[in-house]
Amino acid sequence: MSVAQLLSAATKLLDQAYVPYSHFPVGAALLTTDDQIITGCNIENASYGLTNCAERTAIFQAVAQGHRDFKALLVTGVTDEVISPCGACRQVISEFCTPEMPVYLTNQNQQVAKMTVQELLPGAFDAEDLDHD
Ligand SMILES: O=c1ccn([C@H]2C[C@H](O)[C@@H](CO)O2)c(=O)[nH]1
Ligand SMILES: [Zn+2]
Repeated sequence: MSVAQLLSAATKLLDQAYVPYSHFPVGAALLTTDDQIITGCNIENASYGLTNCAERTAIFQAVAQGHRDFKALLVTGVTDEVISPCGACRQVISEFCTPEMPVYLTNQNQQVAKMTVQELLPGAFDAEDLDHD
């Protein structure tokens, strides 16, 4: 499975994005460890803060389908520079993906930046931080 295939899958999701407020479509493609691609788009809401980003849509869709193990995520937008996941998505990515997993930040001009989950959110709050006593 190549980055080009993930980019192609995420690009298709730009057409599904529900973006009546921002007119800023985003697509994401998540690769499971058994080589399935699960995609997502951003889904906005008149109550703006309820918007779900493409990255979280892809992760939630994958989890709802029974997937828990992932090996890559790609996000794309119609942007001059590669798109950068918001803080909420970085936290959700950290919940389900290993610190070393690659995340490809791309745009529709064939630009690709490779980062890791750990680089996107160093010091993420995780299950161990819930320990007390
Ligand atoms: O990485 C990103 C950045 C932004 N958005 C969405 C949220 C909102 O619908 C629109 C503008 O912020 O783009 C994503 O889906 N992913
Ligand atoms: Zn986000």
